[in-house]
Order: sequence, then structure tokens, then C-alpha cells
Amino acid sequence: MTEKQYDLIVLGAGPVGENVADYATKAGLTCVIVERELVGGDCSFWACIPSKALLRPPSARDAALRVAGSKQSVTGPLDVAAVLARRDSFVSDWDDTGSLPWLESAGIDLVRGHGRLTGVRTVEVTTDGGETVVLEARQAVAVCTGSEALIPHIPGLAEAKPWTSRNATSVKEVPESLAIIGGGVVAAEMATAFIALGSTVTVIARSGLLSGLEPFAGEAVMTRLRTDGATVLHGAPVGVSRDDDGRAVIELDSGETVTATEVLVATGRTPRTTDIGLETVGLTPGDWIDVDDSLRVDGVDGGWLYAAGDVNHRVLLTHQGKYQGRAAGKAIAARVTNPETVAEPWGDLAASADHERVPSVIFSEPQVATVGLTASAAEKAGYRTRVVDYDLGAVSGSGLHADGYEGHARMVVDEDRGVALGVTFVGQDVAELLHAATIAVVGEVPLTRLWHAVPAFPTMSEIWLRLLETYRTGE
Ligand SMILES: Cc1cc2nc3c(=O)[nH]c(=O)nc-3n(C[C@H](O)[C@H](O)[C@H](O)COP(=O)(O)OP(=O)(O)OC[C@H]3O[C@@H](n4cnc5c(N)ncnc54)[C@H](O)[C@@H]3O)c2cc1C
Ligand SMILES: NC(=O)c1ccc[n+]([C@@H]2O[C@H](COP(=O)([O-])OP(=O)(O)OC[C@H]3O[C@@H](n4cnc5c(N)ncnc54)[C@H](O)[C@@H]3O)[C@@H](O)[C@H]2O)c1
Repeated sequence: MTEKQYDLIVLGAGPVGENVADYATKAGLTCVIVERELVGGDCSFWACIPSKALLRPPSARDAALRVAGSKQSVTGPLDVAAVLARRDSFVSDWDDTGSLPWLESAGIDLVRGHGRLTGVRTVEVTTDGGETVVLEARQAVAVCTGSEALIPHIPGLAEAKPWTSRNATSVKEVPESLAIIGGGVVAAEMATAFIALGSTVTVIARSGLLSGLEPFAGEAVMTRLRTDGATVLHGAPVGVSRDDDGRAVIELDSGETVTATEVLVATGRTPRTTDIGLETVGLTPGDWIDVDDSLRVDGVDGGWLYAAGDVNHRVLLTHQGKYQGRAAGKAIAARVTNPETVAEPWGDLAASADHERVPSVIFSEPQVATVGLTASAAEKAGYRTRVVDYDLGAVSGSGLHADGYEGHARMVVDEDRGVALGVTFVGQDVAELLHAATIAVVGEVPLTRLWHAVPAFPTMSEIWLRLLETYRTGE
């Protein structure tokens, strides 16, 4: 048994754990990070990176096909083997050796193995070789263990050995057909990817596609999926089995049956907290971990426990988790000097934007880029709102970007303060329009001043001018 002491112990070397450790170390703390799989976490090896690596080649090919002149140069189908090989290179063939020099240069120690809290500021790690390493934190422990796919209780589903997003993003042999249970982000992106890779895709979306977003987003993605040959059903699965040929058979409450080579479960996430010793510090294993805006865990005496990233269920996105990681790292370090340090809203120690100002991009076809509140969420939150819509395809830059460009933009305005509460773009390559919207929403830029942020001609950003003109016309 080995015993070591550090200022901070971070459980989980995903993007979030890495940021907590980095920011605390930069502030002068000694830090160790515990990782049981790959340094870089799910995002690097099974989620963001491989999924986007699968989606980019068909998206680039589609873009070329939408411009007369370049269209004629696309003379063959998508090279699936090359797509998978490019994905493999982005995940370094699931080898994290490339991440280790960064940890070393940042001055962060690494212990490989499964970590569990064993009480106040202590963690025990069972290494792959079966050794036990006992770690003691002088200041804090940060839980950044992330989340994993939730397998719902549908009779026969678990026995039918469904795919999760990990199987989909690490696919080596593209199945002839794929049924996807769920209508959220994973379903939208993986349906887009597997249609392009050549599978026959059926999406079983009991409450429609992308239901938490502006309704036109899910409708546009659904229309495109259907145009590209997918079937989108609204029933709920009530039973799953494998037939004699090994194919998955999914029965729906509507009486319909879907048969496919594989079934992908995309019904949300569950926290990785079942076996991390939460019971030793008065918390419940298997629960999401509640935190305040400085990512400090609620209800733990002494305020030494932090939880950042997916595991706290505030926002399940890498960029927002990394933002939390920066705040947590700085808050932990600040409280070494002054334990009473308060995380002021919008200060460096608080993840204030988590509440109503989160940006996200869904890399489906078309893309969906959104920040802040939807019209219905803003109304529910009690704002006096005005909704401004504009046809993104009517902007000169869009027409130049792709022949017959189709897209839509919506800005939700807080009428009392004259600022944007939320913006949603749907269309080809709208991901790159998003950060301007994030600045407008997070910065609460008055629309009267935004008028003077003149978008360059002829870019798609002229959508801002059109949205503002439409808003002013309606005054
Ligand atoms: C298919 C898919 C695509 C996605 N695409 C995007 C995207 O494009 N953009 C985006 O912003 N978000 C995306 N997300 C969400 C994103 O992956 C997560 O929000 C992000 O990975 C969360 O980071 P994290 O560090 O909290 O957790 P993780 O990345 O899950 O890292 C947690 C780490 O902790 C380790 N760990 C867990 N328990 C222990 C333990 N007991 N001891 C030691 N180590 C432990 C794990 O092995 C893992 O390495 C996607 C998610 C999925 C499923
Ligand atoms: N581009 C990105 O940023 C990106 C990409 C993929 C995933 N993610 C993140 O990963 C998280 C997980 O994505 P997800 O798509 O798994 O979850 P989700 O919460 O987006 O969608 C879950 C879907 O499953 C459905 N569902 C839930 N239980 C069901 C059941 N028993 N039967 C049938 N349908 C059921 C829901 O109605 C919903 O449509 C998301 O929160 C998202 O933020 C982000």
C-alpha cells in the first residue's frame, strides 16, 4: 500500500477534471488526478471527438455537392473506410499516451485506477495491478467522474445487448440497419452519421426530435432525416428481443415492430457515482451530485468536496463542464488563503452562465446552434418577451455559401431590458455563427448597441442585421 498527500485530489481525468487540476495547479496547489480508463475521458475517446470525426466527412461532401461547379467534382460515394480511419486517428486508436506529456508539463501527478472516497478528504485507488494507493487531500477533493449511457427499464432491452453511444462512436463495421431509441442529441447526430455511413436507420422518438429546443429545430432535422431515407417513428418501445438471425426486434406501444441489425439506446445519461464511496461522506451512491455555483457540494461539512462536469447534472456539455472546472480550480485555490471566500455571481469563481446562458451545437444535418432560452422557456421563466424570426436562406451570404441554402434564425428578446435572452440558428454550418450570439446573450448587449456591430458583407452573419431590422420594424 502506498500513501501520498496532495493539496487537491481530482477523481476523473476527463476534460473537466483536467481543467480543475490545471487551474488549481496554476494557482500554486499540488494536485493528483485519478483515472481508471483513458486520460481525456469520454469526450476525447467515445463522445465529442469521435462523433464529430464521423460527421465531418459527410458534411464536407454535402457542402461540396450544394455548390454548382464544385458539385461536378464529387464523382464518388463517401469512402467509409477512410472516414473510420480518420476517426481512429482523432482518438489515437484509443491510446492516451499523447495526453501524458501535458499532465507532466502542467505539474499534475497521475494515478491510474478506480478511485473511491473513504471519508473526509481521503481517496483510495485500486490500481489495474490490484495495488491500493491511499491519497489524502490537505484542501479538497473534486469529483469529475462524468456520466454514462442510461439503459431504460424496457423488458428485454438489457438482454438484447444494445449499443450505447460508445459502440456507435467506436464502430468498426457499419451495421446494415440501425434502430435508435431516443429523440435527443445523440439520436439526431448518430442517425445523421449512420445514414451517411450506409446503414438503414429507424429513429424511435416517443416525444419527437430535440423536444427541448425551438420546435423548428427538431422539425428541420426530422425532415432531413426522412429525405435521406430514415424512418422516424413516434411510438414508445415496450419490449426488445433478438430474433433467430440475431437481429434486434423492438416492439412499440403503437403495435408496430422495428427490426434492425443493432439497436442504439440514446435515452439520456446516468451519473458515474454508484461506486465512488459517496456513502462515506453522507451522500447517496447513484445520485447526481448537487453543487453551488462554485461547484462546492451541498451538504458536506467543512466544504472540502467539489463536483464539476456531467456528474453534477447542471449542463452535460464539455465546454460548459470545462468552464465549471476553471471556476472550481480557482475557488479551491482561493479558499486555501481565505476559507470564507465567496463566489460572486459572474466572478471567476462562479459558473454563473450555467443557468440560462449555455451555448450548444448539434452537429446533425442541418446543424442546430443555440444559446440561452427558447421562447417557451423564457416565457415560463417570467420574462416579457418578443420573438423575432428570420429566414436564414434569405441572407446574401447564405446563398453564396450554398445553392438554395435553407435555414432559420430566432432571437428571443427581453422586452423590459432590450437584450437577447436566446438565439437559435438552424442550417448548414451555423455552428460558426454561435459565438456572436453567445456574446450577445451572456454580455447582455443592448440591442440598440448591437445595431452598431455591423456584420461583414456578404457573410451569413448578416442574419444579425436582418433580425435587428425585423425587431425594429415590429416596434
Ligand atoms: C455521443 C456523445 C457526443 C457528445 N458530443 C459532445 C459535443 O460535441 N460537444 C460537447 O460539448 N459535449 C458533447 N457530449 C457531452 C460530453 O461528452 C460530456 O459533457 C463530457 O464528456 C463531460 O466531461 P466530464 O469530464 O464531466 O466526464 P467524462 O468525459 O465522462 O470524464 C470522466 C472521467 O472520469 C473517469 N472516472 C469515472 N469514475 C472514476 C473513478 N471512480 N476513478 C477514476 N476515474 C474515474 C472516467 O474514466 C472518465 O475518464 C457528447 C456526449 C456523448 C455521449
Ligand atoms: N453536440 C453535442 O453537444 C452533444 C452530442 C451528443 C450528446 N450530447 C450530450 O449528451 C447528453 C445525452 O444525450 P442523449 O441524446 O442520450 O439524451 P437527451 O436527454 O438529449 O435525449 C434523450 C431522449 O431519449 C428519450 N427517452 C428517454 N427515456 C426513454 C425511454 N424509456 N424510451 C424511449 N425514449 C426515451 C427522450 O424523450 C429524449 O428524446 C445530452 O444531455 C447532450 O447534452 C451533446
